[in-house]
Amino acid sequence: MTPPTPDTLAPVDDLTGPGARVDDGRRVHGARGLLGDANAVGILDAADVHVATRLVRMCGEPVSEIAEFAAALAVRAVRLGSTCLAVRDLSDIAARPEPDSAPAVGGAVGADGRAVMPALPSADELVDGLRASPLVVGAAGGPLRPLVVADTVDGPLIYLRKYFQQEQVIRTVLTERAASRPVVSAERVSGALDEVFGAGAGLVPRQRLAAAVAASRWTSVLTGGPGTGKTYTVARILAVLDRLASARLHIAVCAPTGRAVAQLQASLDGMSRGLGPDSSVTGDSAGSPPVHAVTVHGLLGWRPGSRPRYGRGNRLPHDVVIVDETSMLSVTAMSHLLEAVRPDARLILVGDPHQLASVEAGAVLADLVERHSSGATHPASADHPSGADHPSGADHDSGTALDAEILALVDESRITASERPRVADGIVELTRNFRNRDGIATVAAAVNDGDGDRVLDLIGSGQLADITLVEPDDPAIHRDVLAWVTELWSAARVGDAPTALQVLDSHRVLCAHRAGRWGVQGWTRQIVDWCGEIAGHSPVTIELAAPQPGMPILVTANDRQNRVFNGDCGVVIAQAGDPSPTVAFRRSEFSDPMFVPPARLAETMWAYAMTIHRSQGSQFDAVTVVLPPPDSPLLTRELLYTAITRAKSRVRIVGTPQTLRAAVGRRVHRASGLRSSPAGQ
Ligand SMILES: Nc1ncnc2c1ncn2[C@@H]1O[C@H](COP(=O)(O)OP(=O)(O)OP(=O)(O)O)[C@@H](O)[C@H]1O
Repeated sequence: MTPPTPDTLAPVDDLTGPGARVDDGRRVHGARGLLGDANAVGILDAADVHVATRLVRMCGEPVSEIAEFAAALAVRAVRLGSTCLAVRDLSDIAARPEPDSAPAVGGAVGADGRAVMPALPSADELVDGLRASPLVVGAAGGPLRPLVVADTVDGPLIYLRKYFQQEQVIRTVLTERAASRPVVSAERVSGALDEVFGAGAGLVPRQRLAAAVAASRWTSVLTGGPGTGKTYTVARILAVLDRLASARLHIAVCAPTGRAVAQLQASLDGMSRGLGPDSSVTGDSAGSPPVHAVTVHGLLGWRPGSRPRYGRGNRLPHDVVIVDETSMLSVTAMSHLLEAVRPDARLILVGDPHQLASVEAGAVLADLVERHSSGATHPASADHPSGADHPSGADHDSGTALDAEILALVDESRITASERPRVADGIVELTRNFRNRDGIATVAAAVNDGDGDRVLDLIGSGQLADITLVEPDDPAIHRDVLAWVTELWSAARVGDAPTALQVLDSHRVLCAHRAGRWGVQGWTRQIVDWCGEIAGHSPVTIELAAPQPGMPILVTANDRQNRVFNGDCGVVIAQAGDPSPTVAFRRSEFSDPMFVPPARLAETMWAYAMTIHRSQGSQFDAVTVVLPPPDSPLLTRELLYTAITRAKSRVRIVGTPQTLRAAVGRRVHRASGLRSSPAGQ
């Protein structure tokens, strides 16, 4: 079950609203009562109905219609990326069925032949009906209790038990880990920070603060947008921890996807060789110990369909576990990871909570960061931002001295009063951008703040040369795309892979949807047509026929053998003295090109345009972002933020002010209990 993504949605051209399409397999023939009616209007999908019906059948006892409906809503919530149904959202569900819902196939039908919205139970009826049901209290015939109602300060949450338990694990382990602190000498931490960052707060005090916080706590979180120095800081945190350790540290560095692992490894290797652009600034590399990045699944010994090898009874041996791209980690993966990390190992979660989240249920990083936005759930005060009022488990004096160092850094880093409770919980956000132009970072911040007026002012006023809003037929798109294809083709034709790869990353068309006129397919067709205007250019067809030099290639599935991963882009390159071309890839700006014969690449497509979802983890000099129509369910703040932050120097948004405002105003809504405290606490 996955939330809507470009691959699971109907083509955007088809999104003409409820009741517009014929039966598409989402309707369950013969589903009766509330389930059937809710299915007919598109509130419930076929999968929601089938799973709920099965749960009821397995219960072996009669279940009320309302309780069965609640079960289906809990299944639906997970399908859409939440871990639970927040009962207070019930009215929204009735107001907004899924937009690509099909017309009536069963259910009540109105005079116009369309399904009629059923009278839904009230929130109280739903919760009361479920609480009394065998689905929650269990049946006489067996211990199965597949649903949970949890009371929180934000109202009742209805869970499938598995997700409730996983959230409980996350909550419990994080609380246990926060109850004690590593024993460290404040003097040695200061010395190590000076050695690694130089004396004083340095160019970016928040990076030093993040390292001090990571040294002083078992769990810390490092957040920031692309190019804010997260990887740079991770390398330095490792160098600091290495200096504090009495023996060689056992370090694990992991990320949720194969591609994120490969990118992280390339960045860390580049930085440790001092090849990063920063080497001239710092004068040396971080001096961090060498590490080998792996996937979270690989680290946990977790194969599809089985339990992870490492867990509560068999902990990971590592002293330090670093997780990159944590925003892509599902609630299931996070709970397994937390159970496996030794209580006395440092865990450092790194990522950008504003980006699109995992395709599976949960947005744990955003939950952890945002639950402290109000500062309401944590007892730490602004005067004790390192959480010094927690039982430390360490010698108190060193804890206090380290707190003093952290407090000084908090001041120097201009940590705001509202951010302080987060720092107290080990969360540090990096804000200085080393890669994107200022205009892009300013608009990205306004998007994250949900400030549609400011976004439109900034873009519409023309004061930012690096970000513009244009119509789809703006001639500049045609001009820039053709210039890009021509340059790509010229370099690839003469076998100049480094130049071709540089050109490849200089521009990209990014779309929300895969199919349809506004999607990758429509734009690819358009660009392929335009290619015919380039004199002497080999003809290009939309079908992936024989690859010609200059064609950009997108890998669409992980391929460990060839060391390419879903989302990697390469370019077809001519080879001197060989009639067959090859495909060049480059992992990072610091690494050498890697070549793979096209015949060995099984799952690929043209990369003239790609989805914003797939572009996560990549950056280009310039991007053209094609916004979908305002009623597309993919049009959200997170999508817009992810798209515009893919660009280092220039963003062109194809859309209207209305669409842009709609995107800024709509957040991906993922209900989760991790943001809410249990009722009565
Ligand atoms: N304090 C610093 N001094 C000099 N250069 C820095 C500093 N911090 C970061 N950089 C440089 O900024 C660039 C971006 O840093 P880095 O790759 O660590 O960012 P990131 O947040 O991990 O980005 P992404 O999320 O895209 O991977 C790199 O070239 C890095 O070397």
